[in-house]
Amino acid sequence: MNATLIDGKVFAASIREKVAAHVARLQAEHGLTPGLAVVLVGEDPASQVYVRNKGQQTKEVGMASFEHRLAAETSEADLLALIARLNADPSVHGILVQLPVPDHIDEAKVINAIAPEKDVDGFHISNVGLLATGQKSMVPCTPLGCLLMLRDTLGSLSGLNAVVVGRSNIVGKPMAQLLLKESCTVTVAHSRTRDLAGLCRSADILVAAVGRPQMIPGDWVKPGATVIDVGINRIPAPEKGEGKTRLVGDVDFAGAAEVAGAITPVPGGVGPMTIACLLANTVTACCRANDLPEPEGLTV
Ligand SMILES: NC(=O)C1=CN([C@@H]2O[C@H](COP(=O)(O)OP(=O)(O)OC[C@H]3O[C@@H](n4cnc5c(N)ncnc54)[C@H](OP(=O)(O)O)[C@@H]3O)[C@@H](O)[C@H]2O)C=CC1
Ligand SMILES: Nc1nc(=O)c2c([nH]1)NC[C@@H]1CN(c3ccc(C(=O)N[C@@H](CCC(=O)O)C(=O)O)cc3)C=[N+]21
Repeated sequence: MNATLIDGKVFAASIREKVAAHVARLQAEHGLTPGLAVVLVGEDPASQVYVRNKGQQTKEVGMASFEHRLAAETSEADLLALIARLNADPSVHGILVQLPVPDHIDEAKVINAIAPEKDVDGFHISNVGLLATGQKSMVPCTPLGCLLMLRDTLGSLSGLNAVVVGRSNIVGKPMAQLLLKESCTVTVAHSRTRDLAGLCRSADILVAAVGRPQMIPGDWVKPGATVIDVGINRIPAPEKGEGKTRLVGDVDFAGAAEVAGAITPVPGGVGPMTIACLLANTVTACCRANDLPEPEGLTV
């Protein structure tokens, strides 16, 4: 392996330390405890793991964690009523509804029912519009985590060619907005893109957010490029025993690490940063709600 490993676990721990310090100060000086409400509808096992990790880490940094686990058959009206209660609750500074929600619930309606200042995912149309026009907003956690790692690795991103593979509202599109804001020349690729290989080979920064295990081989990576692998894919791992699985990204890590200048692993890359940025956004939301100075270096 030639590339530098971008260690998301270590970076995320340093963010959590800063968050914890700010939380302690809010508590000591203002008697405030930032609170995060996480809503999970249904019983998707992967989602349950994330919700558990989020709840645990929220408490570890001294914030209040409110978990709402609703049955898969919960009606849209009941979910909207819960969101209205959380919007009105002054002890809740951040609200996250785990996606996807079951098919009978309109996802856009649910996201846009969250008070924008409590929308720590940054998915509300107000936050999307604010980010797109370069105004202060809540920044989506996964792209924020990716950007913090890119800045740490590269310093200035100005003028670099960035290719984002994937155009989802939760990763690809906001990632492209953040890179554009950093003055990268940004191309967003998707399932209809022609010559994806050639396009990827032009990237100084390659962000993969597709959801296809190891689809980007090493020979699509420009020598020296910085590769950010957002993908979280569970694949069979018979070498670990019958029925066992392991996590891999959207990039063939071993191949890409021979060519890239720096690369994030899966697990231990973007995932831990996403949760750390969620905590950071919650503290930021609490500060904004109380007209207090925000922690420095934890948003863009
Ligand atoms: N680490 C973390 O914190 C997080 C990780 N993830 C992971 O990131 C990955 C992407 O998530 P998400 O953005 O929600 O996924 P979506 O399924 O919403 O979007 C996937 C995107 O990839 C594109 N795509 C699909 N197949 C191809 C292909 N063959 N070639 C090029 N592009 C393709 C799709 O194109 P089209 O639009 O044309 O269909 C789409 O834009 C998943 O593995 C997910 O688990 C997600 C969120 C957070
Ligand atoms: N409203 C909403 N906001 C989200 O941010 C959101 C969501 N819904 N739905 C699902 C995706 C996925 N996601 C991850 C977060 C952390 C890890 C993570 O911590 N991963 C660890 C490994 C965890 C494990 O071992 O299973 C790692 O990559 O090292 C992964 C994935 C957030 N998402």
